[in-house]
Amino acid sequence: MSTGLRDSVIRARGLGKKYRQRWALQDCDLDLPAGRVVGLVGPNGAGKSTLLNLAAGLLAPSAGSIEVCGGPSAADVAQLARVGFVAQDTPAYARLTVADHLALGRRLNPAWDDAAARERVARLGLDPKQRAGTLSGGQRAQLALTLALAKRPELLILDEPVAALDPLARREFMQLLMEAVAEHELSVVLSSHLVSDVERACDYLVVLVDSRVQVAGDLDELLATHHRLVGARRDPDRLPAHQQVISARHTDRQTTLLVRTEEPIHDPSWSVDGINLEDLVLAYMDRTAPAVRRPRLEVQR
Ligand SMILES: Nc1ncnc2c1ncn2[C@@H]1O[C@H](COP(=O)(O)OP(=O)(O)OP(=O)(O)O)[C@@H](O)[C@H]1O
Repeated sequence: MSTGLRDSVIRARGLGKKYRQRWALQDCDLDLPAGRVVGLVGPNGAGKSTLLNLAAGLLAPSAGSIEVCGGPSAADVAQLARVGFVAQDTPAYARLTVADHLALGRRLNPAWDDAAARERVARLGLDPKQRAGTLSGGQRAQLALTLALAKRPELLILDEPVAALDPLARREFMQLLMEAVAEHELSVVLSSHLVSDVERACDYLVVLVDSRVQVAGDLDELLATHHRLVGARRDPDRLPAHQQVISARHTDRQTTLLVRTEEPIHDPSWSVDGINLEDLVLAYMDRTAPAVRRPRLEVQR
């Protein structure tokens, strides 16, 4: 079945993962739409890798369930073939050459697109005879993406794929990804600390903080329904019921709120502004942050 016919590429219900006594992910309900590029954003330790590893079938849930491309993750070989996964540190077999990795991919994957893989390796300027262990971090990330794409997956999961890359390598990686998305019917979920990557590549956002999904939705819709209100100091509890306060800051005289609402804001005592992606993500991180903890989200341009 093509991704175009599916509503959700990832469907989680009450999903949770516990390591010893500590929940790394809890009460996660998600319906990630097919055919989109989903950005999963959150601070260190939020549970992003845990969620992506559950989706890739590398971890088993401690609670709830997760379905990927219409079936339980990693249920069988066919299901594994539907998902391409690039793990956080883009692991490769150090002693195998680039060409060996392609040969392995060919042998293991029924829908392997060898011509595309070889063409990409040539375009990236990778030497097929070079051992993966001697590639730079950026080259290894590109090789991992090439291998994942050559599987012709329905869903590509990328766990902080560009975290270790310099800005140029990061741009090249994201470009290759966006070309692949434009070329093939492909759903992508990528995690990142970098708002700029999400801004450039993603059209759907999930913010995960302290093991819980804080907000998930179409990026444009989220930006259109969140507003910054600035006005004379007042109690946020007195706002109309349809205005959900996401974050609030007060000085002696002034109150600044970030609110979510589908409805127009008529109160003339507020000055109302739109927000950008960075404001949105920081507001949801701020909501859960103890006063002493600063959000650790990188904003690189
Ligand atoms: N194998 C493990 N054993 C015990 N605790 C773990 C294990 N893996 C992850 N954790 C814990 O689970 C929580 C979530 O970790 P996870 O790696 O999913 O976060 P993350 O959002 O991907 O973080 P980062 O951005 O730093 O990669 C953290 O508190 C982490 O210490």
